[in-house]
Amino acid sequence: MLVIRPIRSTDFKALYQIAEESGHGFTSLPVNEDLLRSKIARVEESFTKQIDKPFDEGYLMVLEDTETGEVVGTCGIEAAVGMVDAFYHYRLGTEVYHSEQIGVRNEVETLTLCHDYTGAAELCTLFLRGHYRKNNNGRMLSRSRFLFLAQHAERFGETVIAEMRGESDADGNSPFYGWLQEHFLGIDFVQADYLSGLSQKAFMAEMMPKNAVYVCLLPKEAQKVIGEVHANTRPALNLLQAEGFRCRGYVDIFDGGPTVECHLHDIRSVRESRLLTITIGATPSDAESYIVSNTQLADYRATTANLAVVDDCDDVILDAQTAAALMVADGEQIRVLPM
Ligand SMILES: CC(C)(COP(=O)(O)OP(=O)(O)OC[C@H]1O[C@@H](n2cnc3c(N)ncnc32)[C@H](O)[C@@H]1OP(=O)(O)O)[C@@H](O)C(=O)NCCC(=O)NCCSC(=O)CCC(=O)O
Ligand SMILES: NC(=[NH2+])NCCC[C@H](N)C(=O)O
Repeated sequence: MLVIRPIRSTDFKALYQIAEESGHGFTSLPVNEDLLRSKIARVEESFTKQIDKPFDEGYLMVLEDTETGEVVGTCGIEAAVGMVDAFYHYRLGTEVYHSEQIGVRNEVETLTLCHDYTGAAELCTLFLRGHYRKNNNGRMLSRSRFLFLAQHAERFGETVIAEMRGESDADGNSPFYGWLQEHFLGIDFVQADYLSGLSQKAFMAEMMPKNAVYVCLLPKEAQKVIGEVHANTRPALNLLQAEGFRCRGYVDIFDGGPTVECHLHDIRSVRESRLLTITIGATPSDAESYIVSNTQLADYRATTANLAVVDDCDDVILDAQTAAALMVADGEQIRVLPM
């Protein structure tokens, strides 16, 4: 059975391996032992913390194959970004130049550095190991987070964003980044992205261009990838677009990848998820596939189950094996979402 649960310190090795496998531009998992260990410690603290409002908590979960004990994927939600450091974006804007005198009108696009998403919750760190990319596993991993958001909404910023990995090649060359490296930052994309992942962002404030940048003056290869995602990230983007996430003109400052956003309570799966009270028993023959979770925080669990959910009825039958995996007893509630 595949079960999603909060990450713990014993998962370090698996997380390190996933950091290596996920490659360049997967900013939130830099291949750095100290950073990954402190990330896990921060998550363990977040899952048990009493909070008044979201601050800097991180909720990183792993997908475990309970037959082998192997960790085969990750998914994360940050409570509120940019609260302890600065959270940068480029905002795409338009300037219009018009002269009746000479009969010319031009619209030019600009990129302006901003911190507009400060305080937003962030979906991040979605990764599934290659041989598990089948049977809707990626879908369940990504969407399970909406059950958690629905259940614990008060722990998250009201706007939910996701930074989608932009284009770069296997050697870590980003077509967008070239002009920044040449004229401003000096260091290469892999290093800039790595420092960003370590939250060592002082160099950004010091070295990023201080004025807006005219898109038409950038190299053609950089212009072409603004708002484009890495090929491996297309499934992740597709899943979020189906939930109502849209790009509103914000892109990554290094690789030009799009950031998508949606109001927490407008996310389709947040709206469609339901709380049901369980009776443990045999699965009815007319059951359909659902993503299911318990309502816990530190003991959060999510998986898939076959359920016969009836529209006006708040009760449902859950098989004993799934109930055990979710750590729920007869008469307790689960949150469900059609697969
Ligand atoms: C993202 C996942 C976990 C998704 O798993 P799978 O690849 O198995 O997903 P899938 O079920 O095959 O596809 C999910 C949906 O995308 C569609 N799909 C598949 N390939 C597509 C393509 N090339 N273009 C457009 N859509 C595509 C499928 O039809 C399906 O839609 P239907 O369900 O409608 O049929 C995986 O691809 C992965 O680990 N990728 C590498 C890591 C990565 O780049 N992660 C995202 C980084 S960005 C990030 O982490 C922030 C975003 C976030 O956290 O959510
Ligand atoms: N444009 C980017 N490289 N953004 C970061 C993308 C990766 C992903 N959001 C993560 O959690 O790491």
